[in-house]
Amino acid sequence: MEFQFYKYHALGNDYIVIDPNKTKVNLSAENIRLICHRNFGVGSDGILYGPVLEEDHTFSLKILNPDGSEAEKSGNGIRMFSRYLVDANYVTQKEFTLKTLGGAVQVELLDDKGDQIRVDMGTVTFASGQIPVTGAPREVVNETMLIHNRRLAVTCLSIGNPHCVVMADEPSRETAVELGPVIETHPQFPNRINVQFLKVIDRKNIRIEIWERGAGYTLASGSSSCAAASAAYKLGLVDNEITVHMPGGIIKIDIRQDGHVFMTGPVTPVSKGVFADDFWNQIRS
Ligand SMILES: N[C@@H](CCC[C@H](N)C(=O)O)C(=O)O
Repeated sequence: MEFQFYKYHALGNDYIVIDPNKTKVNLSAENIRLICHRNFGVGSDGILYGPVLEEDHTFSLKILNPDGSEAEKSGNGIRMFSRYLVDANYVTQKEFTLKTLGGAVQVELLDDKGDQIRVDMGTVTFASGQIPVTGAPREVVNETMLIHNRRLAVTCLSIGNPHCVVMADEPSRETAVELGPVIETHPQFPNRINVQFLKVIDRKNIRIEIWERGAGYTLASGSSSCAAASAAYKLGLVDNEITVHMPGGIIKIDIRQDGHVFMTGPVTPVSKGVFADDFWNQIRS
């Protein structure tokens, strides 16, 4: 019996797809951490587990962070998983619905293979109770947080998963690695939070550095792109069509009049593999 996996990346944000219809595995937190480990495992920014066929004939997926936690949504993950559905012949149509813990999303393939994919990621909320952020019920827009003796201007929101967008004069990997984990685990955020350091370049372009909840520093993030663009839009700093520049490349965001956030970006297949028997024996069933 072979235990297969597939690997994809989206702008350097890499995921392993494990298909339960081909490979049965107990994805305990310990097993997830081992599979995603960059030295002791295959190595990735997370696992996409699916597809599971729902009663209404749509597919669902589970999004797992490399620390073993489950994420409600992942923009890049949704695009990579959509590409897997095409590659594995689960879908033949160009538009379909995918279900995640953070809500259903509409996927549109912009070419035959799914090299470029547009996703209606749904709407955002800045309401503290829904992100969640502690304290009085309010919209968490342009608040001040004191972190490492620095006064940070932050805007928080949920697009299914939670985000804290920090205004930065010059976003850098160093800042993300220094402040990201402190903000991710700050007591204000009971479910922890994804963090973006944002610089507005002009009304159509922004630049971000990312610290992901449960994953750490990543080269790109789809939901972070939606979050940073939505925060900048809410603050009146950008128009509704925004290009998000990240170390791994660019994602285009389009905020429609009805509030839906559309994300367009690439997917690259990397490999199809088989877990070695010795490795598989370490995976606890
Ligand atoms: N890389 C993702 C985000 C993955 C989930 C995140 N770590 C969380 O815990 O919410 C993306 O492209 O959106």
